[in-house]
Amino acid sequence: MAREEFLAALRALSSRYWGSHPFHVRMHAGTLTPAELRTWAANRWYYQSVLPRKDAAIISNCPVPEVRRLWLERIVYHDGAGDNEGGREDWLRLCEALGLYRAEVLDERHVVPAVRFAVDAYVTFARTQPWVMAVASGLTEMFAGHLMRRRITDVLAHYEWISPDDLAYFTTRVEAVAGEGKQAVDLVLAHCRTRAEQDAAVAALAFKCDVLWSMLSAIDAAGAR
Ligand SMILES: O=C(O)c1cc(C(=O)O)c2c(n1)C(=O)C(=O)c1cc(C(=O)O)[nH]c1-2
Repeated sequence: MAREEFLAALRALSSRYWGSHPFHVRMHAGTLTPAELRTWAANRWYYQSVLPRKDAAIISNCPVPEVRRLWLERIVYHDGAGDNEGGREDWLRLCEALGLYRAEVLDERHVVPAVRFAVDAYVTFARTQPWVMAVASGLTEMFAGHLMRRRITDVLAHYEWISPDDLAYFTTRVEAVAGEGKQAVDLVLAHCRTRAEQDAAVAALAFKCDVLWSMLSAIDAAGAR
């Protein structure tokens, strides 16, 4: 495929992205209960907590020094440069603002089996596939910026007990995600040259859309816990 056609095939997967999942639709409409929001935050914690291990798997499979150097920043972003910093910490603060104790998030007691299964599948994918396919699977980040901006606006509009400070994870993340998405798409376009590689990259992104969708379906089914 020519560059534009390949890019269009990747972007076309936005229709499979979790932005349109019924649980997100309800979140944006303001109809989730506080308990449902806690279920969401405690389960998504599992995703947040494994992202650095997924990124470390990409680094471990990648022979290109420049890519490894770039990718390292993602690990530091989530884990922070020191204790009590980084995306991981911001997510825990969101959990606390929603009424969860840090300990009950960290011990994963609220994580439902299908969320664990879906998230673990993402890490296994990054460990076992060529590094560029794992990068392609992360291209859901291309679609995330728009959704996060909407989420910040709609959550603050509908849930008056949630403050802008509580959403620091998203307000900080929304800045980073556009740059990361661009970086990742450039790598995929540069390193997937054959039709077979391009098709595999599109399939990798479809797989990741399914990971996210499955997570949210499991969270939706878990309801208020
Ligand atoms: O809030 C969201 O809707 C959303 C979506 C995604 C995504 O689409 O993968 C990520 C994030 N957030 C996010 O915060 C994040 O750090 C992140 C990392 C990755 C990835 O696959 O490496 N996706 C996402």
